[in-house]
Amino acid sequence: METLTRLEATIAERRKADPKSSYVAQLSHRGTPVMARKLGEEAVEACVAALSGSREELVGEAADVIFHLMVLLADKGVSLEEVMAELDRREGVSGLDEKASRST
Ligand SMILES: N=c1c2ncn([C@@H]3O[C@H](COP(=O)(O)OP(=O)(O)OP(=O)(O)O)[C@@H](O)[C@H]3O)c2ncn1[C@@H]1O[C@H](COP(=O)(O)O)[C@@H](O)[C@H]1O
Repeated sequence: METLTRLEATIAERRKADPKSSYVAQLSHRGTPVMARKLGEEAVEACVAALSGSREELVGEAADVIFHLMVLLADKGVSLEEVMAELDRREGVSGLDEKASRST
């Protein structure tokens, strides 16, 4: 968690940096659709790594997914705290109950 909190702060800071020197600023400059597309691509790469890659490749792709998700969340003004609160809320609900309540 400490790592993600630190990454969230770094992303918030780097969004304002010069796109020439910062990948986060570059993504921010390119806009939400590009960030969303990058996240989708990284998610697919993680799936491919899980199905046919090495453990090391999966770890790398998982890190890419988390990083690009956090860049997108920052862009949309959604904090890590909000996402964690949602996960905490679900802890109190059985997975099957949660699924049933969503499909009604
Ligand atoms: N965790 C990451 C991280 N993971 C991946 N990447 C970058 O994500 C990019 C993904 O590579 P791709 O090959 O998919 O993308 P590409 O083809 O180069 O570019 P696209 O045109 O597809 O966007 C690479 O340029 C990686 O360097 C990251 N860039 C930055 N961070 C973190 O963000 C912090 C701030 O980075 P800067 O904004 O660059 O200072 C860093 O200190 C890190 O903690």
